[in-house]
Amino acid sequence: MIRQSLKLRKTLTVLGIVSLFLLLFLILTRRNSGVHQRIEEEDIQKLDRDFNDLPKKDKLINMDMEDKMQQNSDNDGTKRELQEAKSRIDQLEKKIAILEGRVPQKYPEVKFLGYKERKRILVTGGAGFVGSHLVDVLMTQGHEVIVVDNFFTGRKRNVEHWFGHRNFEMIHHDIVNPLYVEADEIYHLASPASPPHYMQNPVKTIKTNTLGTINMLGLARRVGAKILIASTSEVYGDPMVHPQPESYWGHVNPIGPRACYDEGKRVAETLAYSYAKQEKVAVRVARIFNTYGPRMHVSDGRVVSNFIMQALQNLTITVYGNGKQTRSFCYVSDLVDGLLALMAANYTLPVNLGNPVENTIQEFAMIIKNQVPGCRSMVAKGAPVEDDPQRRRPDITVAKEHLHWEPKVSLQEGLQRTIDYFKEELSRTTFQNNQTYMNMKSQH
Ligand SMILES: O=c1ccn([C@@H]2O[C@H](COP(=O)(O)OP(=O)(O)O[C@H]3OC[C@@H](O)[C@H](O)[C@H]3O)[C@@H](O)[C@H]2O)c(=O)[nH]1
Repeated sequence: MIRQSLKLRKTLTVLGIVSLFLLLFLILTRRNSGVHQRIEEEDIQKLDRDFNDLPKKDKLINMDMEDKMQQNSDNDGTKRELQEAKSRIDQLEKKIAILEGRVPQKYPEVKFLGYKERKRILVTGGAGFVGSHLVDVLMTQGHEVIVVDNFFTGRKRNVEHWFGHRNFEMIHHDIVNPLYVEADEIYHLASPASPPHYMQNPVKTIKTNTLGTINMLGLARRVGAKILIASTSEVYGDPMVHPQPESYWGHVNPIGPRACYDEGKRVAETLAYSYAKQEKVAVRVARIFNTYGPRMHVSDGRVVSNFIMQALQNLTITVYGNGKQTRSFCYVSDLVDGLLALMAANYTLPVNLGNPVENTIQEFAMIIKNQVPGCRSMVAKGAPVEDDPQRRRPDITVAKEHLHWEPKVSLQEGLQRTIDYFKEELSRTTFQNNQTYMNMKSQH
C-alpha cells in the first residue's frame, strides 16, 4: 500500500514538471509571434511614411506611369494624328521655301516715279540677252515694264529677279500673233540674233521680223505709242563701204543663208518708215552691231560665247575661214544706254549702235585665249562660213551727234565681266556642246 502511494506521488511529480515545461513553452512562443506582428506593422507604417514623404513630383511620376499604362491604347491614335500633321507641316514648309526662292523678297532698288513721269513700256524679246538688260534699267528707273517673249531664245531666268514686282509683268506670247496691251513706248527686240539660231528656222525668223513687226507697229498706232525697232548691222550685208555709215544701202544676198535675218530686218525698217509716213507712228530704228556680255547663252553660237566657252574648257578655239574677217564688239550696257538715248531723242532716221574698235577674228581668238588664265587651248582654222561679212565696223558719227552717245566699256573690261559670267555658267550647267555652224551642217 505504502509502495503504491509512493509510485503515485512520483508520477504526479513528473506530470507536474512536464506541464510546467509545457506552460513555459507556450508562454515563450506567444511572446515571439507578437514581436513579429509588431515588426510587420511597423514596416508598413514606415513605407506609408516614406511614400508620404516623397517629393510631389516623384509621386506624380509614379501615378503618371500607372495612368499612362492605362491610357496607352488611347494615345496611339493621337500619336498617329500628330505625325500626320507634322509631315503635312514639313510638306508646306518645303513649298514655302520653293515659293520664296521663286519670288525674291528683295528686288533691286527701284526709283519712285509719279504717275506723270512713269511710263508703261513694252519690251518684246524682254527675256532675251539684250532685252533683259534693257528691262533692268527701265525697272530701276521706276517705269512699268511689260515683257513679251516666246522663249525661243529668251529665258525666264534672265528676268526672274523681277517676278512678283508690282511694276513688272511677263507675258508668254509669240508676237507673230496680235497682242492687245496698253503702252506708252515699245522696244521691239524680239527675234533670234545668233546666225546658227536664225538659220535654224528661217521661215520663223522672217515671220517674226515681218508679221511680228507689223503687229507691233499696228499696236503702236492703236495705242499711240512710240516704237523702237531693233535692226542690225547685217542690213549692210558683206559691206563694200568701210566703216559703215547709216547712209550706206548695203550689199546683201537676198537668197543666201543669212537672208532670212538680213532681209527680214531690212523689211522691218521699211515697215517702220511706212507706218511713220502713212500712219504717223513715232518710230526709232537702231542698227545694232555685234554685242556681247553676261546672259548670253552658253550655246548661243556666236563668236564671243563660243571662244570663251572653248577657252575655259581648254578646247580648240575654232576660227571659221582664214580669220582675217573683222568685227567690232560692243558691251551690252553700252548698247542699252544707246537704245534708251535713241528712244528719248527726236532723231527718227536709223542710227548705228556699236563699238568702233575693230579686230580680226584671228586676233580676237588670241585676245580671249590670253585673257582666260591658264588657257591651254589651240587656235585652229575651220571651213569658211557662206556669205560671212568680211569687214564690219560702225561709223557712229550720227549717234555721237544726235544722241550724245558713245561706248564707255573697253573690250578688256567687258570681256573680263563676260568671262566671269561664263565661268559661273560652266559651274552650274551641264554643258554639252557649243552650237556652231559646223554642228548645224552635220545635222543636215
Ligand atoms: O565659233 C565661231 C563663231 C563665229 N566665228 C566668226 O566670227 C565672226 C562673228 O560671227 P558671229 O556669229 O558672232 O556674228 P556675226 O557678226 O556673223 O553676226 C552678228 O552680226 C550682228 C548682230 O546683229 C547679230 O548678233 C549677228 O547676226 C564671223 O566671221 C564668224 O564666222 C568664228 O570664227 N568661230
